[in-house]
Amino acid sequence: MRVFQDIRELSELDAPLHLALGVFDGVHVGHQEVIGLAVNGAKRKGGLSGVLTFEPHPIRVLAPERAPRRILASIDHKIELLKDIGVDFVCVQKFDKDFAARNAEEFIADLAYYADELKRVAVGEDWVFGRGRSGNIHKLREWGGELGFVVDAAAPVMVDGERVSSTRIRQAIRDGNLQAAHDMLGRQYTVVGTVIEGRKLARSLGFPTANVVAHNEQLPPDGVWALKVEVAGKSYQAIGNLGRRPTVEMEGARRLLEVHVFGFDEDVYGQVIEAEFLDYIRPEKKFDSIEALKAQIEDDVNKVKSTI
Ligand SMILES: Cc1cc2nc3c(=O)[nH]c(=O)nc-3n(C[C@H](O)[C@H](O)[C@H](O)COP(=O)(O)O)c2cc1C
Ligand SMILES: Nc1ncnc2c1ncn2[C@@H]1O[C@H](COP(=O)(O)OP(=O)(O)OP(=O)(O)O)[C@@H](O)[C@H]1O
Repeated sequence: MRVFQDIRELSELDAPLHLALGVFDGVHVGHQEVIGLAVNGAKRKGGLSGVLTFEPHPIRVLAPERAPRRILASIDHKIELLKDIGVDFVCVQKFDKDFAARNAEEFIADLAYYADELKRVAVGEDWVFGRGRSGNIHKLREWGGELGFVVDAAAPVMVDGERVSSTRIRQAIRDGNLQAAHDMLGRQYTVVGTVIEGRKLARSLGFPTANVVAHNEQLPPDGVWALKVEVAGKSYQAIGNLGRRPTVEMEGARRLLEVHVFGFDEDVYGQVIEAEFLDYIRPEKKFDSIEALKAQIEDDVNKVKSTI
C-alpha cells in the first residue's frame, strides 16, 4: 500500500482512482462501509482504491476547544488499519489553517486536478466539508458531473439504534464499555504505546513491568485490567495497571499503563506494544505499605491467570 503526504502527490498515480474521503478516526464500521464503496468500485471498474484523510484531526485546527484530547488511532495505527481493509493507497493531507481556508468547491477542484483520473468519490451521505461546512453530498454530485467522477454515498451505519461515530466510540471507551466499542469498531479496541524506563521497583515486587506511554489514544478508566498484548509481532496474556500509582508516586505522576506480561522477561525499552483490554479487575488504590500492594498484585495475577 502506498502512502502519500499531500493531495498534490496523487498526480503520481496513473490509473482510474476510487477515493474515500473523511477523517476516519478508528476506522469504525461506518467508515468501513464508506471505504468499502471505494474498494468495490476499483474491483468492479478497474483502477486503484484509496483513502484521503487529514492530519491532525480538522477539529484541532478549526475548534481546538472542542477537540477530543485523545483519539482512537494515531496516524501510524490508522494506516495499518486501512492496509488491513485492502486499499491500494492512503493520502494523509496535512490539515492546517491554509488548507482549511479553501471552500468546498476549491478543495474538490484541487483534488480532481491532482487526482487526474478521479472516477469515484465515496463518502457517508451526511458528510459535510470545506470552509463553513458548505460542501455536502448534493454539491459533490453536481461537481462530480462537471469533473467526471461519480459519488457513492453510504447510508448511516447504526449500532443499538444510533449512528456510529468516532465521538460515540471514544465516550464508550472512557466509560469502560469496551464491548460497545468493539461492536462499533468491528474489532477489539487496542491501545498502542511505547515502553519507557520505570523506577525498576516492580522487579523487586516480583512483577517486572513494561511502562507504556500511549500514543495519544483514548484510554479506558484507570485500574487493573486483564490484557492481551502484542510485542514484536507476538501475542501474550498480561495484566496491567492503568493509572498514577498512588502507593509509590507523588500526586500528579504521569498516567501510565504498567504491563506485566506472563512468561516474558525481555528488555523491551523503546519498543512499541499494542494492548487489548479484556476484563476490568479492580480500581487502582493507594496502599499503606509496599507489602500490602505486593499481596494485592499477587491476588490480581492469580485471578487473571485462573481465567486464561
Ligand atoms: C497488576 C498490578 C496492579 C497494580 N496496582 C496498583 C495499585 O492499586 N496502586 C498503586 O499505587 N500501584 C499499583 N501498581 C503499580 C505498582 O506500584 C508499580 O508497578 C510499581 O510501583 C513499579 O513501578 P516501576 O515500573 O516504575 O518500577 C500495580 C501494578 C501491577 C503490575
Ligand atoms: N455511521 C456511519 N455510517 C456511514 N458513514 C459514516 C458513519 N460515520 C461516518 N461516516 C462517514 O465516514 C466518513 C468519515 O467520517 P468522520 O470520521 O469524519 O466522522 P465520524 O465517524 O462521524 O466522526 P466524528 O464523531 O469525529 O464526527 C465521512 O464520509 C462520514 O460521512
